[in-house]
Amino acid sequence: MSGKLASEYPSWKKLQHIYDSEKSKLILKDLFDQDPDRFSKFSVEYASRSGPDVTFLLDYSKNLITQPILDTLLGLAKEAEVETYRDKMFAGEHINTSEDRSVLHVALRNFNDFQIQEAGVSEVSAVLEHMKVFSESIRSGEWKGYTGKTINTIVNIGIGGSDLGPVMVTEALKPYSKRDLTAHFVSNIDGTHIAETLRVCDPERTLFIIASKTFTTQETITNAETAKDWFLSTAKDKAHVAKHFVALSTNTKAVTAFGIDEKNMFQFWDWVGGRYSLWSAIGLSIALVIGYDNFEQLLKGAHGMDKHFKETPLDKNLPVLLALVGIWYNDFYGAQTHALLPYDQYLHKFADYFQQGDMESNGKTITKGGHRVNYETGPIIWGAAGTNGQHSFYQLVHQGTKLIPADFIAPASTHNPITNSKHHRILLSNFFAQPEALAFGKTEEQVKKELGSGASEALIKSKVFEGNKPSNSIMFPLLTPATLGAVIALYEHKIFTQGVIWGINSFDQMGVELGKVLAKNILAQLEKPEDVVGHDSSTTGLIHYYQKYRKE
Ligand SMILES: O=P(O)(O)OC[C@H]1O[C@H](O)[C@@H](O)[C@@H](O)[C@@H]1O
Repeated sequence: MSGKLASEYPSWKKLQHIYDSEKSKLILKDLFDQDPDRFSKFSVEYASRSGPDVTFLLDYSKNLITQPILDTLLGLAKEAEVETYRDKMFAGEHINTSEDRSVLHVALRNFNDFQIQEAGVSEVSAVLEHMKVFSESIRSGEWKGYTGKTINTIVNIGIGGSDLGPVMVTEALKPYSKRDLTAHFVSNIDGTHIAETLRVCDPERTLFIIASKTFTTQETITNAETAKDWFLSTAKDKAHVAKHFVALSTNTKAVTAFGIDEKNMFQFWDWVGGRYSLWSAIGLSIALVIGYDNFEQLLKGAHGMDKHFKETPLDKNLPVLLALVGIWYNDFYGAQTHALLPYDQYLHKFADYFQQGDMESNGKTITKGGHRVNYETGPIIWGAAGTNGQHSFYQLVHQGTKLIPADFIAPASTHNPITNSKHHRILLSNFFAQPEALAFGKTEEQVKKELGSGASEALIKSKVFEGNKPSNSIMFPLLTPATLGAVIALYEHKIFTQGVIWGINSFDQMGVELGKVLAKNILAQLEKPEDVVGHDSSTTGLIHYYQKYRKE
């Protein structure tokens, strides 16, 4: 984040040299054979030092690293001043330089532990109290809709960071949810999304949560207006809006202009990035679904990881270790993607969430100093819950031509131990088997032995697994709110660390803005073919086709 080019650091050059000269010797099978203690050397058990007890195991021994490689990667983190920039973040310095803002999602889950000086930080606890009182009144049935009925449905209308966090967390923590409160999340501007949602809502019993940091996002405001029109078509009187619409935003003026009472607005601040906002008022839908106390556990679990990140030496610092092995593949092995593979159905939105978290943060080409990087920055993040992925894309991960580093994530115990935990044991055998198979593969000799004599050369070759595919494994006792908080914060700080090393600003999102501007221009031209000007022939042709066939 210093804005320097990472490739200029001495450790970067050393890593390149190590990669060029030692790559052929970095064979996982040999590394494990040579060192019986490899697992204990390259795994860490995290235990929270504050707040609720959280523990998990990070096993990074199945990576293509040796101690000297890790030491050099740690040297890179030192040279890039990861510790200095981490401390700047926690101190509230304006490390988001292009927007001249501090980056303080850590202040949202701080509970007066670290001293953080920034306007708004002292208001965090009052907003949490507001969320607590409000969520409890909805959940207890004390809050009534305009006809005196209780609320049984919430609809969060938001997009990007104002959608993905609440969706992921409410799915992940479903075992803690109030089952008679149904939550919907509407994000897409495609009218289908809101139309299909409203179809199953009762205006007398539905609460709309309009979630938008800026309160200017076209998708969210359009969906919110549609929801308000739908509500008023039954409720008639605008005064009833106050019972059914609340806003989560930094923009009081736009919220009141929309018709939402200021006392039904939950505030946050410009130092909360959209993709880091689930800890803020944007988490109201989470508090409603799982209850405020569980929401607080989520925050406290994350704070425990903040403390770990802030206070642990780099060589034992989990987010830093994840960041460094990621850089090793991304920048030296040329891996284009990174897969997140949770073996937990409740985490089925985890990869979607971190697509924004990682790719919007580190999908940058220009350093903070304004130079074009001459190396790769953020990876493409993707993934799906196990074992579904095994029956779709794992073929390519095992035997394709691409190197795909992956994180396997699983709980030791399940919230649904049905059939004496038979399902869970099968799930976990897959969780253990896949990284093993990826790392150690299957040799030609093994295949020959299995097939017996007479098998063709081609068949034998097609069944060989080269192995040597790296992965991390993360395992925790049970997916609780506090554990989830810690795991999300682990990845947030991993992303931060990589951004610092690459010298980029992980906290702006200029690339998202272009689409917004272009779409607005075109929207104004859609009426008549003769209005369609200033485009290439392909774009013009596509718009003309739409104009020919549209039915309105
Ligand atoms: O909450 P808002 O302001 O509606 O923004 C929603 C989203 O918009 C853009 O896509 C980006 O800026 C995201 O980071 C943000 O999360």
